[in-house]
Amino acid sequence: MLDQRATDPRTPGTATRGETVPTVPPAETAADAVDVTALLERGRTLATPVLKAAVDRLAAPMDTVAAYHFGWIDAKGNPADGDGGKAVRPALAVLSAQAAGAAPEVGVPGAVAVELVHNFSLLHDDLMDGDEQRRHRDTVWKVHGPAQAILVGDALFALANEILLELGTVEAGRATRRLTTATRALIDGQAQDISYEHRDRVSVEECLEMEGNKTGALLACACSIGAVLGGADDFTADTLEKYGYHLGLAFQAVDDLLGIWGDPEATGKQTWSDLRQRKKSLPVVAALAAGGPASERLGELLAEDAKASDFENFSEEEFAARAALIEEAGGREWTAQEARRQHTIAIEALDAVQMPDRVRAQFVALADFVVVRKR
Ligand SMILES: CC(C)=CCC/C(C)=C/CC/C(C)=C/COP(=O)(O)OP(=O)(O)O
Repeated sequence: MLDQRATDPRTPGTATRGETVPTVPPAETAADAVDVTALLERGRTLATPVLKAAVDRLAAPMDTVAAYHFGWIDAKGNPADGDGGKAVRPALAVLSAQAAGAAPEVGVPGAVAVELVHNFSLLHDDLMDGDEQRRHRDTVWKVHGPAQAILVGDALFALANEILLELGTVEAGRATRRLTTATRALIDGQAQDISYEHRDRVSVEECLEMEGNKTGALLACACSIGAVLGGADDFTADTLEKYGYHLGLAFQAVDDLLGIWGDPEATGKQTWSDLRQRKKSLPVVAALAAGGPASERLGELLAEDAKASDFENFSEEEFAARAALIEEAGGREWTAQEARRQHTIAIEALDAVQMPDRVRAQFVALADFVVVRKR
């Protein structure tokens, strides 16, 4: 059995078979009074008008394609109130501006810029992975074709930089620098993720580095650029960036659990989405590293799968059998523990920054949400 507990301080897990995501440690639920739904809604409400104005700048048909992706219209072009995502990154950006002593509105350009980069990456990711469902509807490449998915993704990336640079301030320059660095990390992470699909073995350390790049970097950036726009010095921005990075690792660990055991009704994606992609996500690499009969059988099966010409036609039962082996080898429980461990590191990072108790409680509440979420 893979035993990282000898080298890290995480507490033994309490997740039981059948539990999708980890429970939050009681010591970290001091934010009970915070309404996370309202916090996420605030980020979305502040960011959406600016996001819509940015999308309106795109030439046709990219403006329409982007509006479909964000859920503002349906595939036929009729107005819609679709799932535009959880808006975790905008919530972090406006809260980070507050942590720096500014009004939440000051963080809005950062919130929008990060959300644009996030959505650029989703458009390209769905195309690369051949995913047909996101946010409970057909993906952009499926509805509008691969060329539009590539172009609109590229355009959103350009818009993100435009939105910040148009502010014309020193802070905006610092924020843009942080955004481009995070975007490069995101791209590195995606390259690592894709290359790992073709490898038999990936270490847990490699997987964590990849997930830190593809997910940690952008959540970290949401925090740091919100803080920078709010007037924070580099120490404060870097500290909030550390919170966001570990929050991102917790977020991705939960995403990996949902990618195998998530309920498609809640996630809005296909069943077994990560297994269908041969993803070396945390539950898989932890299970392969664990040793023992289930781990060895899983290794053999995945090696056979890598050569199978009919993999795309595998039945639900075949994916379920792989998921069961991952769980039996301990990969599910290990990943749930890792999410809790990263959640704790994120919250501890907040101690280095002076901020109003209420703002700190909101950061804690967002971290709690990240590890218990079902979508
Ligand atoms: C360059 C490139 C193609 C990079 C791709 C990187 C990539 C797809 C990383 C995954 C990040 C992630 C957890 C997305 C879901 O976020 P979420 O659950 O917050 O999504 P939501 O906005 O739909 O809620």
